[in-house]
Amino acid sequence: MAERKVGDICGSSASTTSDDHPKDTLDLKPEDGDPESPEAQKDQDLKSVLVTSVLNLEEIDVDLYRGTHHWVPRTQRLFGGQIIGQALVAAAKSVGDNLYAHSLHCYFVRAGDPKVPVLYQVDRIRDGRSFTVRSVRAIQHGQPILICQASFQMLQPSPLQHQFTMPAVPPPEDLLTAEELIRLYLSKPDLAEKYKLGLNKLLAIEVPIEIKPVNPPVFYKVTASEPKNLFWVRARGYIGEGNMKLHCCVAAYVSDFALLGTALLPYPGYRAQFAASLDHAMWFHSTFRSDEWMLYECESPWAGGSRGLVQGRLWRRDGVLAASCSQEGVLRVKPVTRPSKL
Ligand SMILES: CCCCCC(=O)SCCNC(=O)CCNC(=O)[C@H](O)C(C)(C)COP(=O)(O)OP(=O)(O)OC[C@H]1O[C@@H](n2cnc3c(N)ncnc32)[C@H](O)[C@@H]1OP(=O)(O)O
Repeated sequence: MAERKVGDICGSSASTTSDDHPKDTLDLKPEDGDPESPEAQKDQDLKSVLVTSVLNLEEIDVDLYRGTHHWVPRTQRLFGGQIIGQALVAAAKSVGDNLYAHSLHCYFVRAGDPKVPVLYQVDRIRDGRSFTVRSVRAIQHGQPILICQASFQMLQPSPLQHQFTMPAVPPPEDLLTAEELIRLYLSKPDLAEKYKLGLNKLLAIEVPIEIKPVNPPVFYKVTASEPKNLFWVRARGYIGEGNMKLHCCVAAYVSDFALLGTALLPYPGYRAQFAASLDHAMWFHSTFRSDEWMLYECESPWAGGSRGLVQGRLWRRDGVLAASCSQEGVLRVKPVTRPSKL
């Protein structure tokens, strides 16, 4: 598959400036303009696998694309965030540079099969004066696994602007990554053998996202907590200024990671026997860089009927609210059996 520049993956480009109104720029060019330079090659080597692989769809025909997989959860169901991100890439392909993704709504209707690629069939629902809507079916074995609607809007500034205040948390520089935390636990001399296997399996997972929990979990210590969680997150590797639509696709991928688990936090006496996202909705509020640290604030306002509702807010480091998401998932649990103390 030919290596593509960041700018053309979503078919348009807009700089991800820190102000609220991205300016149209040409497709991404290596900083010094010489694609063979050591700096450009370094960027190419460090470019996020999300850009070079996961979100780099192959065009099969008009409005028909094919996506491949990079990381698959232990459930061996395709990661929901991958399917959402790839669907948004497909939707954006036929949307002009002057339009920006502002929302998407998806249903996961069948489990994704990691053994075969995913086809994305795009339906150009409407190209309005200010808003453009695309509908995408992610298809495997001739059946939809995801149905997604995405909407794009021209920039239309307004005097109506407000947002919540970003939670006050330590900066990412003061926190450890998930991998560093696992290595720290593995270094404990009194760690039971049975825990080492699980932790080493976690270390082996090549998730293309870096995560720094604000309140690091104490592995294998079961305490109930409020259904709220905070992480610093960013795509692994370099994405660069480039294309705001691409950063939205990466944020869609990131938004589904570790979100549903928020609903399980108050129930340490139970573990998920069957858990899967049923739907996912996302709203994009301002420009941001998905390859820079962003604070992911997760909470679950409700759970019941074998389902959990979880909501997330992605904050830029400067306190600007970048994106919001909501998701309901099926949560079938069973009591955790612990070895008797006797
Ligand atoms: C790491 C981050 C992960 C983040 C979350 C994700 O990405 S999850 C990935 C994205 N989301 C998805 O893949 C969900 C896609 N949608 C679906 O798969 C389907 O719509 C659905 C399973 C939710 C609902 O379909 P159905 O109504 O036909 O299925 P149903 O609910 O009856 O059964 C589904 C599975 O649950 C099991 N099941 C049924 N009742 C159960 C119960 N009381 N206790 C335990 N398990 C039960 C069944 O055996 C079956 O397992 P078997 O299926 O083994 O027979």
